[in-house]
Amino acid sequence: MKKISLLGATGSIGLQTIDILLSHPDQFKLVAFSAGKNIDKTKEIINQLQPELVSVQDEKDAVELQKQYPTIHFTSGTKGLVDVATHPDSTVLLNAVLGSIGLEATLAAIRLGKTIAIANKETLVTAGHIVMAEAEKYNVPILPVDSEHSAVFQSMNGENRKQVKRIILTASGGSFRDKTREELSHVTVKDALNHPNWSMGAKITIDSATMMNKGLEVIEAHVLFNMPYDNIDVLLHKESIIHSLVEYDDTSVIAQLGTPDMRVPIQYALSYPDRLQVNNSERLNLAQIGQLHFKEVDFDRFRALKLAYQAGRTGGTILTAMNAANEAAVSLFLQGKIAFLQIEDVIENIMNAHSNILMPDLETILHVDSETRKTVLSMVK
Ligand SMILES: NC(=O)C1=CN([C@@H]2O[C@H](COP(=O)(O)OP(=O)(O)OC[C@H]3O[C@@H](n4cnc5c(N)ncnc54)[C@H](OP(=O)(O)O)[C@@H]3O)[C@@H](O)[C@H]2O)C=CC1
Ligand SMILES: CC(=O)[C@@H](O)[C@H](O)COP(=O)(O)O
Ligand SMILES: [Mn+2]
Repeated sequence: MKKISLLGATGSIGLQTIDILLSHPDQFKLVAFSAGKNIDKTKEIINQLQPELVSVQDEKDAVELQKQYPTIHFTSGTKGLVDVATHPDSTVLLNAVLGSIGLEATLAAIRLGKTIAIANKETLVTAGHIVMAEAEKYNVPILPVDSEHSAVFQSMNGENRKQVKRIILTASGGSFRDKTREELSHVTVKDALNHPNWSMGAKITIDSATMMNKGLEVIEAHVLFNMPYDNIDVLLHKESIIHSLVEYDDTSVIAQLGTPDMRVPIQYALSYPDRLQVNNSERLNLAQIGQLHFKEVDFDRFRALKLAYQAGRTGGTILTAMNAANEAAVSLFLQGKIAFLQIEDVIENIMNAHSNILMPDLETILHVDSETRKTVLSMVK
């Protein structure tokens, strides 16, 4: 029985994780979880899985919940994320919280030797060098949940990683993949939230539409698999059936395929190295699909992806600045305060003005993160 701490339980990845835990009560036990502001879902999860510890974003919600559930321990805020991640009974942390707020909790869990299943890509983008160094020091596996990275990980199983020539990340192209840049100036939040293949949280759906999601994933792949940026490619593949590919020295290419269902990579990170049944997941029928499509990426059309490669190749605090600028800009777009194309403008302006520091420590990263968010807010006022 694996005992799980789960960050971001009320989100898209979080709820799919709950579904997995409910379908395999003999394999997994949820001991602690965090939620943000969705208290109805929080109560539902408590009733379904009876954890020992729950964290919510606001202290007042924790106080209220404590009165209703006296046998469960409630906590809140960023300290609450750390409390969940470090619960003494859990051996695995599944981090599915949104944004770089997940960083300190991840580091705390690593330092206690817990296995990390990571969906929270912003943590790896903002401080990948620290996370991976700590994981090595404490001999902790970092298992990818992101579909592309799970595909890469699966395509490397049993292979000699020194013989990997290239990682090829597939990209759907997002909600606006068939639009020109001119057409992008008129798009709405509602249009942007309409991803062609995946049902996901709002922020990642917007990231997918700007292709910053793929940019974050390029950096995530560099961090997780220690691969130079020149050996990480992005390939447009509109069906999201091939989740990513790995090319080897002998020209062989190994890929992982499947219908787009995030429960598959989430569960694999939890059950690894075993594979379990995924309830009601559609089996892949290539004959029925008939054709798969591939296209080269146009970096002028998808400017955010170009900026992410640039930040990745530079390294240092520019990664934190880029990520925080993106998080802040996407939030402003979702609130209707900036236009879609301004997301890229904000990121580019922040990157151009940034004084870079290489190999930053945690304190520097947290400082750059919060200062960047303030700067972005001041830019739109
Ligand atoms: N969705 C997907 O299919 C995929 C997602 N990912 C990555 O996984 C992560 C989660 O994505 P997704 O599930 O879509 O996101 P959602 O927005 O659906 O969920 C985010 C979760 O984080 C919680 N949360 C948000 N802000 C805070 C905060 N300040 N303090 C505490 N909790 C907070 C939310 O709580 P509440 O809702 O209660 O307010 C919710 O539980 C992201 O890093 C994303 O890039 C990666 C691959 C695929
Ligand atoms: C499901 C998942 O892993 C997302 O990150 C997905 O990859 C988004 O799709 P695109 O970024 O390719 O549009
Ligand atoms: Mn992905």
